[in-house]
Amino acid sequence: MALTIGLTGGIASGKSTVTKMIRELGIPVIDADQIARDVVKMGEEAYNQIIQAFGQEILQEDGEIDRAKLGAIVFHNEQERKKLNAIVHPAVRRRMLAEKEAYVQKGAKTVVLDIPLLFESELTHLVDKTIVVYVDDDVQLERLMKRNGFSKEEALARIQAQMPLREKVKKADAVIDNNGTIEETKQQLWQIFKRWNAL
Ligand SMILES: CC(C)(COP(=O)(O)OP(=O)(O)OC[C@H]1O[C@@H](n2cnc3c(N)ncnc32)[C@H](O)[C@@H]1O)[C@@H](O)C(=O)NCCC(=O)NCCS
Ligand SMILES: Nc1ncnc2c1ncn2[C@@H]1O[C@H](COP(=O)(O)OP(=O)(O)OP(=O)(O)O)[C@@H](O)[C@H]1O
Repeated sequence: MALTIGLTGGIASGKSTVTKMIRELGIPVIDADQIARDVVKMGEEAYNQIIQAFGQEILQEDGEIDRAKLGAIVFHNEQERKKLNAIVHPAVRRRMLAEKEAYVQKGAKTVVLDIPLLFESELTHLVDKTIVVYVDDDVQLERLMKRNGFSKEEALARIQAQMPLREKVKKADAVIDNNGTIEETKQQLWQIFKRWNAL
């Protein structure tokens, strides 16, 4: 039986940083954000549904979805966000499960699902264990503004579209504190994986 681990956290809390470390250990990671990008490309079913729901104005000149434009809509309006989620999430879930099954078939001992909205979308039944990558509020805001070039207002809108990180910490089987150095984060990850016999 393969061990399936759900990795989550807040926006810019360090999930991608941790998944890079996990891949370096030779453990496969399925990235929900990447799949969410793939399922809305031109020609996909969700692409057509998004145009029907949000109109042609959210397209770029090349016909692909303008993510910045769509983001500006959905991160400032919960109703619009729910509409987008209802289109994108079922497709993401299907593809994630298929990818996980393929890794299990190939004999993977551990598979990690990196799902930013693991708790918000109530997807914990898909995994055996959960890890939350945690940072303090001020560190999260600072890293998000720096990485994406967002204003404070834009960054806070995104942070507030998610369950507070502190609540996610309460729900997690294990927590990685990513306020410190990359090396300190790596040590915590190793300890958790050793404890769960995931390596
Ligand atoms: C709104 C979109 C177009 C903005 O795209 P953009 O390239 O700017 O951001 P990206 O997709 O890289 O997401 C960055 C982070 O935003 C957060 N986020 C994304 N979507 C949501 C959402 N619906 N609710 C809350 N947080 C979200 C996540 O922490 C994610 O890691 C895009 O995020 C999207 O299509 N979202 C809906 C699908 C979704 O929920 N994806 C997240 C995991 S399945
Ligand atoms: N321990 C750390 N020390 C300093 N900077 C860090 C640390 N961990 C992550 N960062 C930086 O913080 C930013 C956010 O990290 P990362 O991209 O891994 O977050 P994420 O949770 O994957 O974000 P998203 O939810 O948007 O996908 C990045 O610019 C990253 O380089």
